[in-house]
Amino acid sequence: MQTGLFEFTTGEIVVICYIIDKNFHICRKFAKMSDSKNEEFSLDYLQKAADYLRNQVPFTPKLLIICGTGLGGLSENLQNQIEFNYKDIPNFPVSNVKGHAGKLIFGTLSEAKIVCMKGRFHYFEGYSLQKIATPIRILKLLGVEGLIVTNAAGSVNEDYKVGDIMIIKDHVNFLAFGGQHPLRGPNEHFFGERFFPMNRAYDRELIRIAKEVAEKMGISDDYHEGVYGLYAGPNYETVAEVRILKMLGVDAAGMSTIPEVLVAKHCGMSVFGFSFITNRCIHCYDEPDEPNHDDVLKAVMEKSETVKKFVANLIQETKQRWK
Ligand SMILES: O=P(O)(O)O[C@H]1O[C@H](CO)[C@@H](O)[C@H]1O
Ligand SMILES: Nc1nc2[nH]cnc2c(=O)[nH]1
Repeated sequence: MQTGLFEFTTGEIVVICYIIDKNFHICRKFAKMSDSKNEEFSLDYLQKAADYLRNQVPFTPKLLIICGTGLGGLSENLQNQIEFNYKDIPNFPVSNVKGHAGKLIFGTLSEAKIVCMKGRFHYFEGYSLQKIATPIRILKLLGVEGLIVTNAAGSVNEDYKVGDIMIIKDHVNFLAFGGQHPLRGPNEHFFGERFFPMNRAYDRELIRIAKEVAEKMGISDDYHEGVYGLYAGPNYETVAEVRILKMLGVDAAGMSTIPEVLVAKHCGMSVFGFSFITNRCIHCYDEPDEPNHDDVLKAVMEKSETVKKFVANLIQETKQRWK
């Protein structure tokens, strides 16, 4: 058969049609996969966890605190605690990192109604960015309006020292530069708009109050306001990577926080965050020091009382918002 430039036999046409048809099906399959609604991030799926918790907690939590590595002690501030293991909550992820207990704790502090995540989820554990952020949506369904997010981080800024607190004024989401985002995929309008701003992501009023709290506590030499950068991990940065982070304006590097903040902002929560500086990022090939997770945990333990007090005082000063 003559078809324009080419001549085909009937047999060849059958083979070509077969290949086109097969490719069409494969393409459709991929299109379906990337277009498919992420069921585990959908309202229906998350409602199950929210219903389970709502049936057992006699108040509406207004503030969520996510405890970073070793910072689980922040939940000790709470009175009238009601505790759940992540593994017992339907459709809730489980955490696998040392220093993250895997418990959800409800309670009150200075009349504020709080829920504390003692243990978070990380991208390096193999979770999708959406799975990492599912607790935010579940707790939004329960009534949460504000987020205090904490983490352990290495200092890129050479003026910072181990034991300092860095109030997060902004972040750099290195994963987003590669097109990875917890909100990629169809937008769940129930939670928020498709496109949303992040230039005022970290609540300026909460930052102002937190700085006042730190001043009153007499730790003005031990806190900073800076930029958090998400490096996926699980390795700590190479020297060249630390130098790049510095050039790009990052003050502290960690492996968490940003997925939760993005999803919290998308669903309209106020966000306050801080990094606890557990180690210095190494800028120089001659330095014999190497960061390691045991030292990260040790650094947090040494200052845990100060950090607990800082959070308790911040809640005391802002309690009207979380009643
Ligand atoms: O961000 P959090 O969970 O506080 O922990 C930080 O500390 C761990 C590395 O020591 C990593 O998990 C990093 O993200
Ligand atoms: N990426 C990163 N995460 C950390 N978490 C605690 N310390 C560090 C660090 O130095 N780098």
